[in-house]
Amino acid sequence: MSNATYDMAELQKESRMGAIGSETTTREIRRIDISDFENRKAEIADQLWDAAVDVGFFQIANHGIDLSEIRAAFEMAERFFALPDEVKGQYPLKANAGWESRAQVRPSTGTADQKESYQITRTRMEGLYPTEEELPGFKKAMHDFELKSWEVGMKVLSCFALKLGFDEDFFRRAHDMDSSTYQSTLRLLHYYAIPPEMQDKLSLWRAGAHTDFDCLTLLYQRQGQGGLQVLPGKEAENQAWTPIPPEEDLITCNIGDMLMRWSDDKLPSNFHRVKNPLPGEYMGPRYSLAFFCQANTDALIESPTGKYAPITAGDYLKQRIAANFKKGY
Ligand SMILES: O=C(O)CCC(=O)C(=O)O
Ligand SMILES: [Fe+2]
Repeated sequence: MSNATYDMAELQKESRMGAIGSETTTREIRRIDISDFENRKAEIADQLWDAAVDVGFFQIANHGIDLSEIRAAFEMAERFFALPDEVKGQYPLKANAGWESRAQVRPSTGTADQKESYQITRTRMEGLYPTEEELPGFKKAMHDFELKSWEVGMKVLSCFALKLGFDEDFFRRAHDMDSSTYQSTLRLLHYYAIPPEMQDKLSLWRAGAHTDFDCLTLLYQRQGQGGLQVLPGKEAENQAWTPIPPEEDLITCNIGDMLMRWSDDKLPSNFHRVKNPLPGEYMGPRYSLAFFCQANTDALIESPTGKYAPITAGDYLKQRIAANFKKGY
């Protein structure tokens, strides 16, 4: 457990979340079909809302991104991570953009996540893309994939806007991609294969327990590469974690802290983590892709009833990043 003390309520909660707990399958992660979105919006909004308030995590089907595009994005991510560390090290993480390896120390565990990640925040990528010689087609492929993810994210958020009584485009404006204040992030993740001598080290986490800082996360998982678990608020006391099965044609979505504030806690941002495989389970590498819908730096997060003091999304994110990364990020 980390010894640091944190000011924000979210961080105080997080610093108490390092226990192993248990796994339960009594809860279902709901799957919601969002096909024919424009015509079925009201019905879809109801289904998303019910799943979100209950578990905070849900999976969407028929989201409009072809499986072949998702697989191509994963292949590109794997090629990036296969570059030598000296190449990736030329593009170090700063302000949610660039590469890091074993640098994220979660307030919940006090240990570094057993992973490397590369973050694309469009407005902050100066000098941070590998060259075309190092990885041909990378930048374009990732930008295209980010744009598609953004579109899906904005659809889901438009449903939450309707349910919260905001206008339908409220979150679309708050995540305006054409603004210099845009700060949504596509994160490529590679959790390292577990070497034999480490296979019984339960104290290490691929990703320690945390809540996400954003409004909404879209997560792509690969078939057979499980390990993600969520702790719905109602189970927090007994630490019974629910696994979230990887299905490559579904997008796993979860509510983040920004939206929890923006909804006066109606939409819960729940703790989740990626566990190390247990003896007997697949010990190979795990890849995932996460798109974080983070409101633009100048968007003001105002809690409708004044439960939380207003804060810009820029200041909010800075504080959360500072608690997770060593100085300099
Ligand atoms: O890789 C995963 O399955 C989850 C990643 C995650 O929770 C995060 O990066 O915030
Ligand atoms: Fe997360």
